[in-house]
Amino acid sequence: MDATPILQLNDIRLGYKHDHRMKVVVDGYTMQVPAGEIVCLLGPSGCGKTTVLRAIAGFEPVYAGQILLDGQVIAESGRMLEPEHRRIGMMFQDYALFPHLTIEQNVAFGLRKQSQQARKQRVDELLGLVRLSDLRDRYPHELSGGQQQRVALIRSLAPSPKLLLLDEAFSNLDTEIRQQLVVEVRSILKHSGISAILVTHNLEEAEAIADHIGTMKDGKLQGWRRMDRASGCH
Ligand SMILES: Nc1ncnc2c1ncn2[C@@H]1O[C@H](COP(=O)(O)OP(=O)(O)OP(=O)(O)O)[C@@H](O)[C@H]1O
Repeated sequence: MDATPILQLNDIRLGYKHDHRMKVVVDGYTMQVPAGEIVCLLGPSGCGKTTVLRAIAGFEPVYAGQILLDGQVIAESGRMLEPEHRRIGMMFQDYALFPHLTIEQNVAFGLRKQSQQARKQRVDELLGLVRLSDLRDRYPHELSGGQQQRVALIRSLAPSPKLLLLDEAFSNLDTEIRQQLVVEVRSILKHSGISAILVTHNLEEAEAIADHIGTMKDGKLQGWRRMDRASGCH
């Protein structure tokens, strides 16, 4: 990985404190995400994948080492930048769309500070990207699982994050829809130049979406594989 990194994890330690005792989950963990590239963390249940993503998002503290986003330190021991100030988007397995808001309102949610016109333009563009413009006035329960996941994706992309985190984002979907959506998400991320980290236990999914696959075991990175993609496959 030799391009300029959008994200750097330098020798970080993560864990959980209970009753003043610390359970270390990840230690001496170092990785980089090159700008515009998609990295996948693959590994068995309990190896620490979600903990790493949660620390990058700002939901778990870093007990040693540093996390840098676009060259700026966003977390180190005793210091964390709030999640809402990190410009990191997130998309998780359970969609987490707001049930009482329409599709359009869900997508616009992170754009409240923008003018009405700018917001409308961005929402129109994103709905068009995933071909859901006709369903803008529906509520989440009126959409299929695959459609809901597309809405969750564009909602997380709406504020133009520097990095998108996807935690088992496709696990709830049928195989066929999952395969289609993975290809579509890769194309959207590449088209918008957004870097991403995806966590999964599914090798096929990792190979379909990632530029680099990191294999994790017991809180450690075992190694990296660069996917060889012919040009035009993006
Ligand atoms: N809030 C918590 N308190 C204590 N231990 C936790 C907590 N959350 C996770 N752990 C432990 O940390 C370890 C890593 O969990 P993590 O969820 O990061 O793994 P994972 O690789 O994402 O697993 P999965 O694929 O099942 O989601 C596990 O041993 C887990 O039991």
